[in-house]
Amino acid sequence: MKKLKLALVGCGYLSEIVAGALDRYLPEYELVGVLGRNFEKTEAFAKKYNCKACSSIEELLSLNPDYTAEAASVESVKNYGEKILKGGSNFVVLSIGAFADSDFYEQMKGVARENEKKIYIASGAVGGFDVLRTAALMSPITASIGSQKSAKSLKNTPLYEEDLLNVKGKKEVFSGTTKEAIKILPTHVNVAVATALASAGPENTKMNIDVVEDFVGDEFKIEIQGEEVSTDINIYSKTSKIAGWSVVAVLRNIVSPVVF
Ligand SMILES: NC(=O)C1=CN([C@@H]2O[C@H](COP(=O)(O)OP(=O)(O)OC[C@H]3O[C@@H](n4cnc5c(N)ncnc54)[C@H](O)[C@@H]3O)[C@@H](O)[C@H]2O)C=CC1
Ligand SMILES: O=C([O-])CC(=O)C(=O)O
Repeated sequence: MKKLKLALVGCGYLSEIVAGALDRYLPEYELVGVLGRNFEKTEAFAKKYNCKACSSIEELLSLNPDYTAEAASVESVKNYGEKILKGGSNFVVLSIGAFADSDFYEQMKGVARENEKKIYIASGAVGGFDVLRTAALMSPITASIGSQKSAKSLKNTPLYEEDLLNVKGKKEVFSGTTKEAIKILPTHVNVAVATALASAGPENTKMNIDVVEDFVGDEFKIEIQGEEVSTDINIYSKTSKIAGWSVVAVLRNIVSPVVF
């Protein structure tokens, strides 16, 4: 059987999960190459998973991947997205925050169509996009996503203040739209933009973030209200591993006789 060629953008925590799941869960794929920001780390990753270490998107695309899975950054999606689709590869995306920019999102959809390629939005650390998309078809909906985090997880972000380490109970640290949230936290709220794209859109989907005392992991609460359908979805995850596994699930769906 001829295998599908898979390339990875990013050689960090989440890409390790995807590469590590290949033998057991994705036998239909062959990992051909990886692109990271730091070439030494990229080489170590490539050696471990027996693929080519690439130092540019052009070099990665010269391997003719059928699928390119990104677990890198919003910036990488913006910089490489169009090249990946034009280079003949489908694109599985985790840094979905890039699509909060509606001009970029429309542009990418157009390029995918012209090149007969697909962009797959991984469910990441949340889910339920099926019911959100269905409800949004049936009537106008309102949508929101709430996030509970530890103070520590916000370190090195503009929302962090030393005092948050002493919060009793919980404290709201952000309230706004998902589009505003991803500008401030490009590596923390990609899930919120994905939720918004599947429901009321990044400018109309509200987000709030609470810091919670002694909290470990992430909890998201997605709520929508339509004329006939309302949902309330809670997803707790102890670590962000779920996001890497959601890419594995997308890649499995692509080759499965049954599609969820
Ligand atoms: N949708 C979701 O649920 C989630 C999405 N994410 C996204 O996935 C990304 C990766 O997460 P982790 O693996 O935990 O991060 P990590 O920091 O462990 O790895 C990131 C990797 O991407 C590479 N990278 C970043 N920008 C790049 C660029 N422009 N070109 C080439 N390589 C680049 C880095 O060199 C590194 O190898 C996050 O930055 C975030 O945007 C993360 C968690 C959940
Ligand atoms: O907190 C999480 O695991 C979700 C996340 O990083 C993101 O959406 O970018």
